[in-house]
Amino acid sequence: MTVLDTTREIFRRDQVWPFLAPEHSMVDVSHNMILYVEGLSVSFDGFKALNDLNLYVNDGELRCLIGANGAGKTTLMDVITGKTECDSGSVYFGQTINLLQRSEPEIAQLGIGRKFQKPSVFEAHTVFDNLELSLKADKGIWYTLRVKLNSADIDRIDSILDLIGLKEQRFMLAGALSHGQKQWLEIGMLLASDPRLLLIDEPVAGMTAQETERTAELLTSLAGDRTVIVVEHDMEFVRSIARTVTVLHQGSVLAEGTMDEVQNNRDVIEVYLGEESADARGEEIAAARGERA
Ligand SMILES: Nc1ncnc2c1ncn2[C@@H]1O[C@H](COP(=O)(O)OP(=O)(O)OP(=O)(O)O)[C@@H](O)[C@H]1O
Repeated sequence: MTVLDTTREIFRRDQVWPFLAPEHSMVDVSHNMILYVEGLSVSFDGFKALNDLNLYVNDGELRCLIGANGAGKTTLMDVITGKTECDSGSVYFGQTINLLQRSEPEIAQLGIGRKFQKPSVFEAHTVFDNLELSLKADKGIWYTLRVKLNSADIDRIDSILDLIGLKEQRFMLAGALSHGQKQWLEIGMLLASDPRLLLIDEPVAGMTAQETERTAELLTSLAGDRTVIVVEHDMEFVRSIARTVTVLHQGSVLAEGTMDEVQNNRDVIEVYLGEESADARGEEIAAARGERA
């Protein structure tokens, strides 16, 4: 290679120098696995919210996490994102990154984005501005304060608007969007930082049937390039998007497989029917008490 070729190679427009590459582009997924959770236990005042939990998620997968209230879904998300410390176990992002040694901001920086159930967009700003703020925030404080968007940034925002279906609403105030549109905007804001792994909590709660359908399409389209873990109670929605479903119960994995497999799983049936009949018994007791009162 001549000196000229070498110089050209170094200054190629699409060249990303290793020392400038974002850390999340370095996640080692050589075994096709992006998340390893092993033997994870978390307790609150002696109560085990997670109990020796094991979970493995493939790179590019769309995984649904289901389970009754209190099964441990949120606690698991909290440990993965560095919000809650565990008692024991290990959580690895790819082959090499030990998430338990990282702080919450570091984990976000590594490319793990989280969306909570309630949308939190900047209502007094336009849809475009919300995405611009997220894009700049990802690039750091100096970028936020000084830099105007370059054409690559504007293209990126346009492609996100396209993906989340809000192209026509780009100059609309976020506060004027419907509930579903706010949820999509927030997903778009997460996408601005180009995450490798997205954790999404109850995305369709409160959505219309049409919005739910659109959300299913959106999440399905996000998987592949990224890995998406969705926590959801709406079983119809889960059925419409999930290839693999993990069922949590009392802080452990009760079953895993396709929706049909978990619905026909004996342990799942026992637990759910058990809970349903306990609920029914509770209602009967309450009704009996009401009659006597
Ligand atoms: N900070 C905390 N202090 C004490 N107990 C907690 C705390 N966080 C969670 N728990 C308990 O841990 C258990 C698991 O809670 P978690 O929120 O992870 O369940 P979940 O599956 O997300 O439930 P839901 O579907 O209702 O959100 C529950 O019994 C909950 O009361």
